[in-house]
Amino acid sequence: MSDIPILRINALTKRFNDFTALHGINLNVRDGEFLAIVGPSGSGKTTLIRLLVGMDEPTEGSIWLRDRRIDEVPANKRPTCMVFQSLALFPHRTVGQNIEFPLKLRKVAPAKRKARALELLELLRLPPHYYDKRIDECSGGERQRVALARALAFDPEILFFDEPLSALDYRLRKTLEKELKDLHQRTGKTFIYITHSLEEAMVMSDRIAIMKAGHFEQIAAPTDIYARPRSRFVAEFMGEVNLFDMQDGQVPGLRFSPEAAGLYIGRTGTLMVRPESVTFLKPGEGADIAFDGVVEAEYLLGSRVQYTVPREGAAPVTVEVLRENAVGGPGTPVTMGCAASACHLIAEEEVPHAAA
Ligand SMILES: Nc1ncnc2c1ncn2[C@@H]1O[C@H](COP(=O)(O)OP(=O)(O)OP(=O)(O)O)[C@@H](O)[C@H]1O
Repeated sequence: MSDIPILRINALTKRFNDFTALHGINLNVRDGEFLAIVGPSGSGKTTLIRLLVGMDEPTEGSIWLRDRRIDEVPANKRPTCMVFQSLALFPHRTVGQNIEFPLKLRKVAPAKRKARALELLELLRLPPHYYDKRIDECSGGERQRVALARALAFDPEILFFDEPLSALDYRLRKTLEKELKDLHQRTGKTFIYITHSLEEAMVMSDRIAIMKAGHFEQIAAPTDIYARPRSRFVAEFMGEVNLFDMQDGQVPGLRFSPEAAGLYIGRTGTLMVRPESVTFLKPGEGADIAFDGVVEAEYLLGSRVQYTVPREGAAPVTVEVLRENAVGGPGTPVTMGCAASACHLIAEEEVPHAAA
C-alpha cells in the first residue's frame, strides 16, 4: 500500500432540500487501502458512496481521483466500480456472460472477453467450467464471487462495496470476509467498503471511518479505534464498553493505585475500559484500578463468560473472562480490577470532525 492518496474528498456537502446529509467532509484514501466506512443507519454512508461512484452530485466540494477531478465526470466514465448489495446479476445468463457484460459494453472483442473471464474465474477460485453455468444454478456464495469477478472485469482503480455480505448467512459471510481480504491482497486494488457490521470492518480493513450524522467521527486503524476512541459515541459504537465519568482525576467507587492516580491528576472526561480487560481479583491481589460490586447476571458465551455488576447511579459494569476464570453467579460479591494501560481517557469535549 502506498501513502499517496488515490482518492481525495474535499469539503464534500450534500443537501436534500433543507436537510444536510453530508457536512463538508474530508477524506484521503491511500492507493491499495482497504477502507471500511461504518456508522449507524442514516449517518450518510450510502449518500457518500453514491457521490463517489457518480450516482448523485455533491451540493458543494470536490472528489479527486489522483490529480483528476471526477465529481463532474458521469458514472459510466469513472474508472471505479461498485459491487451492489443486491447483486444485479442476470439470473438466466451464464457466469461467463455476466462477467463479460461490462467488457461487452466497452466493445472488447469476444475472444479477449472470454480470456479475461477465465482469468477472473481463476482469481475468484471458481472452476473454469463455471463459465457455462447459469447464475440461477449457482449458490449464494458463488454468485457473490461472480459479482466480484464482474466488478473486476474492466480493471477498475477502486472497488466500492455497499454491504455486499449483509444478506448472507453467518458461515458464508465469514468465508467471504476472508476471501475478500485475500482478494484485496492479491489484486492490490483500493477497496472502499460500507458495512453495518463492525466485525466485518475489524476483520478486513486497514482503516475504519466512523460516520455519525453526516460527518466522520474518527478515521483510524481498527485496533487504534477500538482501543483509543476519540468520543463516547465511537467507544460505544465499537462494541461493548465500560465508561466511567471522571472528574478531576476521581471516579466514585474506583480505587486508583498511586501510579494510576498520578496519570489522571486533574483530568476530566470519560474513562473507558473494554469488558475483556477487566478481571476478577483474588483476595490480596492488586490492580492499577480496582472496584467492588455484586454480580447481577452471568451469561455463557462459549469459551468466555460475561458478567454484569451494577453500580450506583451509573450503568452496570460488564466483565468478560475466560471460562476457567469464572466466578459465582448472581449475588456473588466480587472485586474487579484492570491495568491503567488497558484504559483510555476520552477528553471531555467530543471531537466534532475527524482529520482524514
Ligand atoms: N434522496 C433523498 N432525499 C432526502 N433525504 C435523503 C435522500 N437520500 C438520503 N436521505 C437522507 O440522508 C440521510 C443519510 O442517508 P443514507 O442513506 O446515506 O444513510 P446510511 O448511513 O447509508 O443509512 P443505512 O445504513 O440505513 O443505509 C438520511 O437521513 C436519509 O433519510
